Amino acid sequence: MDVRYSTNPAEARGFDTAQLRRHYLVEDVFVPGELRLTYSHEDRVVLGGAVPGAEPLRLESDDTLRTDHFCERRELAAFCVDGRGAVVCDGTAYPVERGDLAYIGRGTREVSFSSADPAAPARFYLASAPAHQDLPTTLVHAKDVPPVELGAAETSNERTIRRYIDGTLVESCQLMMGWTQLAPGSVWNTMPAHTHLRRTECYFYFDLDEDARLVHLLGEPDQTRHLIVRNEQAVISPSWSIHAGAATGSYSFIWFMAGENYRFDDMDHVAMADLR
Ligand SMILES: O=C[C@H](O)[C@@H](O)CC(=O)C(=O)O
Ligand SMILES: [Zn+2]
Repeated sequence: MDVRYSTNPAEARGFDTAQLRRHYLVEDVFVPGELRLTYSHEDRVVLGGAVPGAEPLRLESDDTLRTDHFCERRELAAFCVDGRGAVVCDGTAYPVERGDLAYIGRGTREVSFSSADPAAPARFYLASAPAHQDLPTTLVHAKDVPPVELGAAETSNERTIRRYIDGTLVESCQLMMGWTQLAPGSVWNTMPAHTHLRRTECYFYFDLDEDARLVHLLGEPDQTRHLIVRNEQAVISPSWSIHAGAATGSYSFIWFMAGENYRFDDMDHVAMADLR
């Protein structure tokens, strides 16, 4: 597991481009035939990707967790970004295709991921946080998640947000997770920006053209920095950081949060006049 320590906002002010990327950007989320994870000390969230080929990929614990199995003390969500496959939890297979999410409760002993067609592998984005109770594993299909329309074409931020995990369709301990899709021609997400000192949030950007780039804004509201992000990369936002972006083409992203409270709407909005 790639381990990222927590950072202090005072320290982050002095980071150069390479340091910003090393602390906050996850560049290789999807590697064919591999399951890759990044462990952040920010609220101890784990994110990553699984791209199974002909053989299923097993989720293992390691010395970073030092538990007997990955979900011994944590909950996990697997979002199928592309392809078709299955999430297998303690012998039960949950078939998934693009837009489906499997919530895997604490206490699940064996988790593996497989592709229906190794020539067109499934791509699973993974998100996890420590959990205080066992909860049932649940499959959520995109069509069952109510869309919420945000923004407008005039402000280049027209987008649809689907909250897969927020206590409505799925009960979870800490994890809140969803999919935001930008409308054609819209490029801005999450602007006006916000922070939420109660929770860490991670964004995973996808559906971006290979040549397109996204400028992700992070940092304290009056000390913003940026990361140049390409398709299928993730950004870790400490609680004190804004998280917003604009791209040179259309895209979508998966967001997930974990931390002190379980209130999606708990955001400290930043006035445009206060951004620096
Ligand atoms: O705290 C909530 C998160 O930042 C996201 O839900 C924001 C988002 O998807 C968007 O504005 O498009
Ligand atoms: Zn947020």
